[in-house]
Amino acid sequence: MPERTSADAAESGAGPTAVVLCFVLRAGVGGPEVLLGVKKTGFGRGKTVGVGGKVEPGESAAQAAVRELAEETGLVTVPEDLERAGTVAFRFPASPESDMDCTVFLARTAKGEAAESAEIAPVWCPVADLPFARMWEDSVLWLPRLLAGERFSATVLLAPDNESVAAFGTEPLA
Ligand SMILES: Nc1[nH]c(=O)nc2c1ncn2[C@H]1C[C@H](O)[C@@H](COP(=O)(O)OP(=O)(O)OP(=O)(O)O)O1
Repeated sequence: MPERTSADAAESGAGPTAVVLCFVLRAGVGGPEVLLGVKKTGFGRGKTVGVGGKVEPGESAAQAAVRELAEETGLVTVPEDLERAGTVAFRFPASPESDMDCTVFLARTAKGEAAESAEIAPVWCPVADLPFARMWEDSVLWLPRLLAGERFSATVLLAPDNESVAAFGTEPLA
């Protein structure tokens, strides 16, 4: 039997797509910085987003985070260096095929220089001054808290415009 991917599952209505986000941290001159990127293609195009994407069949979430970070920015890390900071369930009632279950990782060590790829133009941002006006509207609700050390499983319920937040909640990280 052919292997079903998470994308297949979402498209057939079988459930959310498994995705990851990987936030690399570094010490900047004025304080800690986090690597974000301007998304050039696909879902969320034009927004400033975290680095990440879909978990492929046979991969762990941490392996997907390592792979996406390398593919999108050229930075190299290993699963052992990633901290699983939380999960975010993105729910799009107006387009359920877009539902995603996202595992969020933090990386405090990564080798190389972040470089632009076909998908992302990387940008180091001060953790204390993130560009929320250019990000997904929900990110202000969960990203600063995860970067500050809170650990939780969040659920974001998007409004019918697939952009604004209809509801947000957290529970202890499973
Ligand atoms: N409401 C939301 N807020 C947020 O901050 N990030 C979100 C979000 N909804 C989705 N994401 C992130 C999670 C995931 O890393 C990314 C979408 O996954 P992908 O990069 O795999 O999408 P693409 O359509 O570009 O995929 P490909 O077809 O593989 O290129 O968007």
